This record gives sequence, C-alpha cells and structure tokens, in this order.
Amino acid sequence: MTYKTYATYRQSLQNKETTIPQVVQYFLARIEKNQDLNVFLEVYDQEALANAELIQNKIENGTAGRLAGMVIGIKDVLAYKDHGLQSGSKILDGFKSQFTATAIQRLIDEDCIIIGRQNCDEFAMGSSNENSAFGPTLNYADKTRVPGGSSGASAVAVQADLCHASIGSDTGGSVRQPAGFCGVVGLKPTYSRISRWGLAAYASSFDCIGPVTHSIEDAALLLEIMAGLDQYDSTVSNLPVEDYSSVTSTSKKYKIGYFEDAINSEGISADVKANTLVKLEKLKLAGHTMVPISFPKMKYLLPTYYILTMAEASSNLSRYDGIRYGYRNQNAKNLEDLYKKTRGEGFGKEVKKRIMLGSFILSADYYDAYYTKAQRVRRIIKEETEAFFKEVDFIVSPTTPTPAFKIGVKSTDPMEMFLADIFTVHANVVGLPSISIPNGTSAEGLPIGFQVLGTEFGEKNMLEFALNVQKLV
Ligand SMILES: NC(=O)C[C@H](N)C(=O)O
Repeated sequence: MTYKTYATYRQSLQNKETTIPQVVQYFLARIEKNQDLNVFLEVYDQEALANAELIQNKIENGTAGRLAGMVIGIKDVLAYKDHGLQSGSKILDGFKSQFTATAIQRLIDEDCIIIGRQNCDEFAMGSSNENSAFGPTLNYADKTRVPGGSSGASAVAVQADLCHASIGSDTGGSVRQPAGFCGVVGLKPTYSRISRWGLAAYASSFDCIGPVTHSIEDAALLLEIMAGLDQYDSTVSNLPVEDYSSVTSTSKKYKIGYFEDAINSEGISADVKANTLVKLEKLKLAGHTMVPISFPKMKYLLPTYYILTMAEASSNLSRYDGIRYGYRNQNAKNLEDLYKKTRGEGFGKEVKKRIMLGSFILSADYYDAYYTKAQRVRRIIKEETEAFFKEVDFIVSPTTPTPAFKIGVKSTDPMEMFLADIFTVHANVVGLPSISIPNGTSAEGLPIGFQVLGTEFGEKNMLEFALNVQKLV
C-alpha cells in the first residue's frame, strides 16, 4: 500500500480514493499472510472492521477525529479495556485490562483503529524480542535476524506494512533500537511528557511510551495527541504540549555534537560507521557546525542503566504473586509455596535473572555499593549531558552499534546483548527526548538507524531537525 504519512492517507480518504474498511481489510490480509513473523499476539479483526464502518461514516458526515482510520497496533504492555494484556509473559495468562491506558485512549478518542496487540520481550526486558513467552519475532528484512527489542514486533508491524503505526515503550531504547533494526522511525519523548497510566511498569523512572511510524510527521502527530497532563499519573509534566504536528523542514543551521570516540570504537560495525560518517559529512556540507564531544563517562551508561532498572523492576514485579493477576499455580501447599511456584513457573529466565539481581542490588548489605552509587552516577551523567547542551543543540549517533544480528547469537551472552543499547540508554538515564530515523542499509541490505538526542521538552526542535536530516542527499 502506498502510505507516506497520515496526512496523505487522510487526503485519499477525503478524495474517496479509498475507504477505511478497505484499508482495514488490507491490513488483516497482510497480517494473515505474514503470520510467520510472529508479530501479533491477538488481532481484533471483528472489532476493527466494525470501527472502520463507524469511522468511515464520520468521515462522510464531517465529524471524524484527527486520526480517523489510522490503523494502530499496540505493544503487549499497554492496557486496552477488556482486551488481553500479558507483557509477553506467561505470568499474565488470561489477564484482561480493566481500563485503557491514557495514551491509547487519547488516540482512540481521535478515531484511530486498534488492530491488535503485539509481541515483545517479557516485561520489556530485552533487546531482541527473543525473551517473549510467545517466541521470537522475525525481522522482515531478513527472517533469520532479530527485529531488536523490546518493542521488536511493533517495529516489524510497521516495517512489514501490517498497520500504519505502532505504540511501544522505551525504557532503554526499546522503541528506537528496533526502529533502527527495521528501517522505521522510533520516538522516545522526554520522561514525563506522556502519561504512563496503563503502561505495565518495568523501571518507572525510565519508562516512556513512544510511537513507531513510517514518517517523522506521524511520530510528531501521535506524540502531540498522547502527550500532556493526566489526572491518573502525577509525574506527567504540566508544561504545555506543543503543536509538534506542525513541524516542517527548515534550513536552520545548528551546532551538532557527536561522540567521536564512540563512533570510531571497535564495537561499531564497518557499515554502521560508514553510514554514520557519511551523514556527519553531509550535515557539515549543509552548513551545520559539527562539534566532536569527548564523553569518557559513556562507559558508565550501561552499568548505571542496568543496576537501576533491575532494582526498580524487582520492586515493580513483586505485584505478580499468583493472587491478583493472571497465572496461578494450582498445587501450592501454602501461601509462600503459592508465591514461589507461581513466580517460578510464570516468569521467564531473563525476568527472573533481573528480579534476583535487582533484589540483591537493593539488599541492605549492598544497597549503598550499587543502588546509591548508581543514582549518584546517574546525576553526574545528567549534569555532564546538560553541560554538552550548553555547547550544542543536538547530539547525534548511530542508533545501534551493528545492524540486526542473527536470532540466537547473543542470547547466551548478556553482556553482548546489553551492548546493543549503548547509544540508546543515554536518553533514558538522563530523561531526554530522542528519535531514531532510517539511515540507509548495510551491504547485506539490513537497515541502519541514525539517532538524534534533543534537549528537555525540546521535542519540537528535535523533530524539525530530524526532518532536516532526512532531507539531506
Ligand atoms: N526496555 C528497553 O528499553 C530495552 C532494554 N534493552 C532493556 O532490556 O532494558
């Protein structure tokens, strides 16, 4: 299907070149045909078709909302009332949401169509989508490779044309890293820009909801609709939501920082390095001032991120006790046995590992050595990053050090797997907005991503700059 941006599709609806029911039928057929990708855990076909009819009528009588007929898939960590929600885990077997996430409700209120829920790493813990209780999702560019994670299926859904856009979550790169691996756009807003109400908690001081789209324009539009104050999440910023969707490309000149040492380091594959350097050169030729930044503390990003997220996860996931949600072991002898058996059987390996490490990090004897120290380092990195932004307007990097890797090659080596997040975790550690946009392919035809890190609540400028980067030839 030819779909560039929601605006062009909306135009074709207004011009009666297509109808919403036709579009939904098209996606349902694509989903059916591409089942081997293992993207959707559940498809809401009948409901989507019924909504398509209703919203088509609204188009015809002029009452349709801003997203009329946009077909959206949601990652299996987002609540949608009366629909299944399992966070890619067996422990939530049979669980149905009793309310809808604020971000999703705002999209529905604008007449989008939710087509189904998408596979992901269990509780969003992973960088390859291999940690799902429902099996791995395949990258559409090469089915022997991972799509990235944890919102891997959300990225493949857009890449393989199974829906117009997806809504994922990004705790350490979970939207941007798969977007980079799949050649689509992934946006993580400033922490607290979008309400987390209805997002299954992983690491609450890092978690952000974000869109995966074909275009920067659609990412801007979805952000604008999802963002802003919410009575159910007191951490949401009260800064006014800007009109992100009005951004257009400009010829403004900026000061652009880049981590020279990281781009030239050994861990970066030759094709990622080559495409990134070409982009930096084009930015320079376009008249921007390129500023190499030295960031020796970059090596502390991953340890800080993983220590703090595991600590938060061990606390957040204590609620899955076999009593309140989903799966329950039926042969337990007493309450403690019920907890043990349910959690032992319900959680997968990666989640158990992180709960155990997180509990250790928070234990009385080690709290200061790990948790307190990591919080201090987080603060130092935040201050240092703020200092960078006194000198530059944006910081750019590849989204990932390599293109998508083969299924299975990193699943036995956690350090290797964590390294896939080296460029993306920075934004989450310091709470800043960041976007991944496509930056060509490798010699083997695998997508490569380019990442922009912006300033706090500077989404509008960042989106405008991303459009300018995309335009460079
Ligand atoms: N959730 C994320 O943002 C992905 C990250 N790789 C993690 O496992 O924590």
